[in-house]
Amino acid sequence: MFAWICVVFLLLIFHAYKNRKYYLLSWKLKGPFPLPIIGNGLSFLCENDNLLDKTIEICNKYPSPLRLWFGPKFTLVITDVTQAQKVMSSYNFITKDPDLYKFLEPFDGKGLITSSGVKWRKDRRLISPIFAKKNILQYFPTVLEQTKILINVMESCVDKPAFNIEPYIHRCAADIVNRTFLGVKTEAQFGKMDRFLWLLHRMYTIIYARIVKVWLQNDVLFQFSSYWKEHEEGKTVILGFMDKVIEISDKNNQQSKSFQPVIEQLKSMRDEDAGFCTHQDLKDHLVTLYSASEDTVTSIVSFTLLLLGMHPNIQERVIEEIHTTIGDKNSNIDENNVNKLEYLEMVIKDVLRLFPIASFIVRKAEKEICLYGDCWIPAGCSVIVSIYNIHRDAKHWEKPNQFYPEHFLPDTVRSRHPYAFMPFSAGPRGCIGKPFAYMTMKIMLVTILQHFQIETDEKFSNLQLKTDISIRPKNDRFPIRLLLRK
Ligand code: HEM
Repeated sequence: MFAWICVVFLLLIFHAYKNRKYYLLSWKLKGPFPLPIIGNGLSFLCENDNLLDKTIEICNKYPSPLRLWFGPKFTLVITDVTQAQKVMSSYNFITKDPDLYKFLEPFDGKGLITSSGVKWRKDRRLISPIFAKKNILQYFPTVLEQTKILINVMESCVDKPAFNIEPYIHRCAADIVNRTFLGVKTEAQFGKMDRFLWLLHRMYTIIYARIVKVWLQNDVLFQFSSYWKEHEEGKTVILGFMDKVIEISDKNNQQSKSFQPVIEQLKSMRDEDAGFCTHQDLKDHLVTLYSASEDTVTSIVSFTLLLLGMHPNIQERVIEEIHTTIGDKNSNIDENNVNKLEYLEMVIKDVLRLFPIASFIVRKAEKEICLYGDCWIPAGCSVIVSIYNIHRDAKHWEKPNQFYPEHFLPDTVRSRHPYAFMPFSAGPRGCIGKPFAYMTMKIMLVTILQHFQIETDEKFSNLQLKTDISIRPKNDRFPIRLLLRK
């Protein structure tokens, strides 16, 4: 019996390997940590035009039947900024590679991140105004209110040994998103959503594991893996939560003019346009917006605090700016004074440069496209734009591997290629939540820094990174110490 089970298991592994779409390539891009690059059989790292020429030449030389079979499976890896601009800004490249993004679908459904084509165009056009700068200002007081709760919680950590700040920021971000996006008041900051947040975090790890580990791509083998149980529990708990939130919102049906959570705005569109946003659509959008927002904001705020602890002189400059522009902890940040914090914005941007949430982005060419000169990418070819490498390319950055907010001095920015910095992606499929992210990160950072001085024993040069959908420290820890700011 056991022997038969082993044979079936081996056959399944062989089947998965034979039908693999993506697997880990041995090629690693340059960087302080090995950035695994996924590829589907044939991938080409195009660090310079010569190599790219050669790739396209090979690609185009296939006799048509072979090219039909083989061509669409090519993946190009681009690290050149001009070529990246061509890809990111083109409407030919708005299709997400289904072989990769399908692993997100059991969780995110057909939300904005995973969908393509007509559905994506329509949904994006309708949802974009909700996240416009002017519209999200209504959430400012809620973000501030939740951040003040965070300050109270953090006070218990003052003068204590170093601790990991990330779970504190994560819980606060969850309460913010629950209130502003889903319209529900939660108490994640008092430990009431810890299992939910843990599962959410695990979902990213599991989805990334499926992208890079060939044996997990087969659905049957995946069910035998150690990830399966958590994956299913994650789906049940998180999607069940969204169902509940929609049910509560349908029951309440209360409309306030001054504060409209994202869910209510989506539902009002559903009423106006019967073709948009069924219950399933609404759930897909909510879970996509939820997972796209709280994890990203948490990661950047945590990295910023850690880096400020490592660089006390930069922290001093930020504090000086906050004191002269806003004042000490008794003075509140508001929509007007927050925009005057130019140095803080430079600091956040250099953190986003060093630790871009999406270290690479994968797109599929809908039609043949000319990359430059007479170099054509065939239709169906996948392209990986390596944002991480572009962000650390010495051609564009004075100190590519150091924390150096001066990279974002106005004159320096003007003289740099506009696509050398794209932490929010760029072009038609760029991040929809950029204004919300900046607003939330600034409110959190200013309020925390008004109250606490940050210290850490960690050294920037020892920081080791890993990717699991987003970039994180290898040990998943952001250890800092808090002192009351005098
Ligand atoms: C620091 C914070 C954030 C960073 C660095 C970030 C980064 C990104 C990046 C790189 C993409 C492109 C992903 C891809 O093409 O596969 C993206 C897309 C997206 N982001 Fe963000 N994001 C952040 C915060 C947010 C927030 C707060 C929201 C909530 C509204 C959000 C919603 C989205 C959505 C819906 C997309 C898909 C857009 C589309 O394809 O049409 N993001 N984000």
